Amino acid sequence: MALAVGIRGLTRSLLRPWVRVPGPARGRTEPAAGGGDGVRCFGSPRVLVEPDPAAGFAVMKMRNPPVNSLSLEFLTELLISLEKLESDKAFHAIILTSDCPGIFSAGLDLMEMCGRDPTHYAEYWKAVQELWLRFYLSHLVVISAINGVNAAGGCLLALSCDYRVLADNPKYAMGLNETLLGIIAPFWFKDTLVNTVGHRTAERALQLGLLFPPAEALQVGMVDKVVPEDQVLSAARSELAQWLAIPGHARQLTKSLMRKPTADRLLKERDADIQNFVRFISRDAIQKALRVYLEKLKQKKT
Ligand SMILES: CC/C=C\CC/C=C/CC(=O)SCCNC(=O)CCNC(=O)[C@H](O)C(C)(C)COP(=O)(O)OP(=O)(O)OC[C@H]1O[C@@H](n2cnc3c(N)ncnc32)[C@H](O)[C@@H]1OP(=O)(O)O
Repeated sequence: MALAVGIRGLTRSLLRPWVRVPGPARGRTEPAAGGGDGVRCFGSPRVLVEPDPAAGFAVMKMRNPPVNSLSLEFLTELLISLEKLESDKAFHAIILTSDCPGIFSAGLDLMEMCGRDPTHYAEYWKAVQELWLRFYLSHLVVISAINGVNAAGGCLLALSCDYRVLADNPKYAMGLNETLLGIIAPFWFKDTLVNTVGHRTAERALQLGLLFPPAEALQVGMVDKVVPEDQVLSAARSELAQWLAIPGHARQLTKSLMRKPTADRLLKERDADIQNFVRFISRDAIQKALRVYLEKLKQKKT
C-alpha cells in the first residue's frame, strides 16, 4: 500500500494555486473582511479568502456545498489557502467560517471513506492528518466563526482553532459524533477534545457521540462565546483585537508549548495511524455501517 502520498504533490496535481474565484466573487473587488476597500479576494473553487492585510487578517470562507463535507479536494484547497496566508508576512490571523447557509461542516466526506480502495483511504487519511496538524500548529491566530451545524471532522477543525464563536441557533449543534456512525474518533481527535473540554466531558461526549447545542457547547467549554447569528463574524473580529495585541513571538511560542506534545503524538505514529485507519475503514462491517448511515441521511428527505 502506498502510504507515502505527498500532500504537496497532490496539491500540485489538483489545482493551480490561486485560481480565480468562481461564483459571485469572481474577478471583482469586494470589500475586505475587515472593512478595507480595494483588496481583491482570492482563493480556489471551494475556499474563498477575503483578505484585509491592513488589519493583518483574512476571512477564510468554506464553500463546498451542500454541507462543506471535507473531501480530498476541499482539504487540499483549505491547506493551500492556509499556506498562502502563513507565508505572507502581512497576515497574523485568520477567521474561519462557512459560506454554506446553516452549515459550518458535516465533517469528513463519507464518500471518501466508502467503497474506495486502500490506496485511496491512505491518501485521504494523510490529508486529514495534514489539515489537523497544520491548523492546530499554525503560527497564525485562528478564530472560528461557527455559523452552522458542525459535526465530527468539522468540529475537529474548529477545535484546532485558538478561539471559537458560535451562532446562537439551537440547530447549530457541534461535537464529535463518530460513535453514532459506528466509527471511532482517533486518538488525536480525542486529545484535541480533551485539551478543550477536559477528560470527563470528553469521555462522555465521545462515547455518546454528543452534538452540543450552543448553550451546552458554551457551558462545557467547547466554544468560547455564543452570539446572535448576525454577529458571529463581528464578534470574531472583536476578539481578534485582543489576540493581535500580544507580541507575536511570545504568543506563537506559547501556542507551540501548549500544543506540540499533542501534535507530536501523531507525528511519531503517523504511518501507523494511517494503516490503522485503512484497516478499520476497509472492514465489511464498517463499510456497511457507513452505507446505512448515508442511506439514512438520504431517506430523511423523503
Ligand atoms: C480508526 C479511525 C476510524 C475512523 C475515523 C473516521 C472519522 C470520521 C469523522 C467524520 O467526520 S465522519 C462524518 C460525520 N458527519 C456526520 O455525521 C454529519 C452527517 N450529515 C448530517 O447530519 C446532515 O447532512 C447535516 C446536519 C450536516 C445537514 O443536514 P441537511 O441540511 O438536512 O442536509 P442533508 O442531510 O440533506 O445533506 C445534504 C447532502 O449531503 C450529504 N452529506 C451529508 N453529510 C455528508 C458527509 N459527511 N459526507 C458526505 N456527504 C454528506 C447527504 O447525504 C445529502 O446528499 P444527497 O445526495 O442526498 O443530496
